[in-house]
Parts: sequence; C-alpha cells; structure tokens
Amino acid sequence: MTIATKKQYESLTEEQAITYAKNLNLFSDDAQLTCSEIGDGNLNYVFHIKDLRSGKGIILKQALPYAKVVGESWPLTLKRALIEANALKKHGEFAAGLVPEVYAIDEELAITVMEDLSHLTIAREGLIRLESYPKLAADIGKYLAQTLFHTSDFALHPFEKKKLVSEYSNPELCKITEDLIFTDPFFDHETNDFEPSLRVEVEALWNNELLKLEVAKLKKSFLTEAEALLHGDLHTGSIFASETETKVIDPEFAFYGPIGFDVGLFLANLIVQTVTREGEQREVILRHIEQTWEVFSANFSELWENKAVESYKDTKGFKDYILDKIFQDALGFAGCELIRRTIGLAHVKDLDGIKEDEKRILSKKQALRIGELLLLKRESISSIQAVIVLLEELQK
Ligand SMILES: Nc1ncnc2c1ncn2[C@@H]1O[C@H](COP(=O)(O)OP(=O)(O)O)[C@@H](O)[C@H]1O
Ligand SMILES: CSC[C@H]1O[C@H](OP(=O)(O)O)[C@H](O)[C@@H]1O
Repeated sequence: MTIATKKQYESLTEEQAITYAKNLNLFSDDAQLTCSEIGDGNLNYVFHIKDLRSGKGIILKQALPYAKVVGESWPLTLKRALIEANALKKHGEFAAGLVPEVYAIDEELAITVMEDLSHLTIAREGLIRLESYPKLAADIGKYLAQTLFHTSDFALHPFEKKKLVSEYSNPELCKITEDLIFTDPFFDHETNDFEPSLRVEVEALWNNELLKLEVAKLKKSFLTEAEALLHGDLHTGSIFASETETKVIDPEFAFYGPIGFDVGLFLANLIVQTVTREGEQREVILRHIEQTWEVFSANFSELWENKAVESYKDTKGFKDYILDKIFQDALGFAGCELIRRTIGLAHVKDLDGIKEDEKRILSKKQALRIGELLLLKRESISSIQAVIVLLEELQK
C-alpha cells in the first residue's frame, strides 16, 4: 500500500488534487487527469479524479478540520479520516467485495484514496427514484453479520478485541451521534429542525417520559457496550448500489459499540422509504426489511456455529439470547434514527424532498409515529414479521 505523505495539513483544491493524484503512481505517465469535488455529505471533501484517456477513476476523500455542513464554528478531528480508512480495510477483510478498495492513506493530509464507485448509485437516491436493488437487503444482511461477528468477542481473542477497541476510539464522532441521535431530538434543542405543523407531535415526544426512558437506555447502551466494530452511520446515503452490486462507504463514525446500532440504522432508513411509498412499491421495501434481518440472523448464526471462540457458545439459549438482544436493540436504535432524521439536525431527502406539503407532513408524522412505537414496543415485538405487520397496520 502506498503511504503518501506531505508535511502539513491543508485542504486541497481540485487542481492540487490532480497534482496529488499524479504522485500516487496509480495512473500511467501520459494520463490526462480531470477532477471534480463531488462531496454531497455533511462532513468531507470528495474529489473524483478521472483519466480522460483510459477512463480510469479514483476517489480522493479528504476530511476537513470542521463539519462542512455547519462550517468552521464546528471543529472536528482530522483523525476520523484514518479511522474511516482503517475501518474500510478491517471490514473488507470479512465482507470482501462489499466495501471499496483502499489504495492509499495519508494521515497528515487526512486523505483516503479509494476505488471509484461512480458506476453505482447512492442507494438513497436510487430508492427515491424507485430503482430496483434486488441484492441490497441480502448484501447488507451479510455485510452486517460478517463485519459485526468477526470483530466481536465471539470471534476474537480478548487481547486482540481490546486492542481494536482502543484503536477505534472515536470520541468526537461518537459525541455527534450521542447528541444528534440520542439527545437533541428529545429535548427543545437549538439543533432541531422541523416544520411548525409538526410542533404538536414534537412536543408530545419531548413530554413523553416513557419514551425518553427508552431513549436513555439506548443511549447508555451506545455509550458503554463495546460489542463490535460498527460502521457507525449505516444509512442508505452510505451505500452504493446497482442491480448486481452493493458497496458500503463512509465508516468515519466507526467505533466499538452495540451490534444492533448498525442493524437498526439501516432498517430505519428502509422504513423511511415505506412511509413515502404505496402499494407494490411499499411491498418491495417491506421485503427488503424482512430479508435484511433474515439474512443477518442466519449468517450470524452460521458464523456462531462454525467459528465462535466463546466458551459458552453451545450453552442452550445463549445464541438466541444474543440474537434477541440485537433485534430489540436494533428496533430501538431504528426508532431513534427515524425521529432524528425527521426533526433533528441532519434530515433525509426521502422526506424533505417530498414537494407537496400535505404529503410531506403526513409522511413525517408517520415516521415519528413508527419511531415512537418501535421505541416503546421493542421488547414485545418478537419477530421481523411482527415489525412488518406493525408497519402495514400503521400505514393502512
Ligand atoms: N468511492 C467512491 N466512489 C464514487 N463516489 C464516491 C465514493 N465515495 C464517496 N463518493 C461520493 O461522495 C459523496 C459523499 O461521500 P461520503 O463518504 O458519504 O462523504 P461524507 O463523509 O462527507 O458524508 C457520496 O454521496 C458519493 O456521491
Ligand atoms: C454534523 S454531522 C450530521 C450527520 O452527518 C453524518 O452523515 P454523513 O457523513 O453521511 O453526511 C452523520 O449521519 C451525522 O449524524
């Protein structure tokens, strides 16, 4: 692997990105490179470098020393770039083909050079356009099982696992999640952002002590349960897809946390799609939700049977206890994600992009209602089929 270095951090211009790319020895000498900054996320620059002669491309992702969505008033560690690059590589060891290849890491400039996936579509964008992704749910179910099982105590020697916990300590990025997912949306906080016509529903959330108790329990779990190396922000904007391929990008929020968090975030972002769709199109997403959990649990179970190093692995009931815990945690985390994506700081285009006011508000109310029910009822929802029934009933 090339480790490119330069003395001091500076954020690159497109021109500088081309010069940088030339020095990586990834293109031939006569390459004719072009560059455009295509970052549409909340935090970083993403340069797409392409050789006009061969058509070959690479991606150069650079962290900024602040959160791009807010500006320099919100400083943010550059170390997240190294965490992201290392997490891509670590997850790639277990979920080969489901993450981009990392070509080079530059710690000084907070740059990751990686495989160009621009032949694929960001799943959120494609799902909004009703594109069909027949492999998405099974691939993500497998990605979740492989990455989460193999980085957990069930697969690793405790020394190795604790070494990874410390390598992936990511306090600043975790704090964003602790605030934006688990705290601010449940209080009258300045970061919240919602239409006045949602105020009644939002105030009802703020005043719902039982709901807040569930969120508090989940926040505690996020703060304290170092179960596996999570992606940490597995929404549909962090997944590239086509009819035949799925690739997970952007694990800069990676850290050791509760397994259900990654599962729940992905499920929540599928659920967001169900509130915007009707009829057969909604059915497609309901099947994705079902399949994600089924593939995840089957794959996780199989890994457990064949590879677990835990002394209690064959103790009757232990594997089921773990899977039940992951399921219930996932439903709770999904509830938090649904609520934060509706009324918190970082919204989703699936909902905000609905032009017709009445339809948008109705969809947002449904998202809030589903979030609330998942949080309150998660302990009594015993299967993914029961989740589907709940979603169908709520959306009749
Ligand atoms: N490997 C890649 N290949 C092609 N495009 C990419 C790649 N990585 C990121 N992008 C583009 O850049 C955008 C932002 O990337 P992302 O990693 O989500 O940034 P952020 O961390 O700022 O959210 C993506 O939505 C996608 O359009
Ligand atoms: C101020 S960060 C808000 C939000 O942005 C991150 O998403 P992404 O990097 O994919 O744009 C993450 O979801 C954070 O919660």
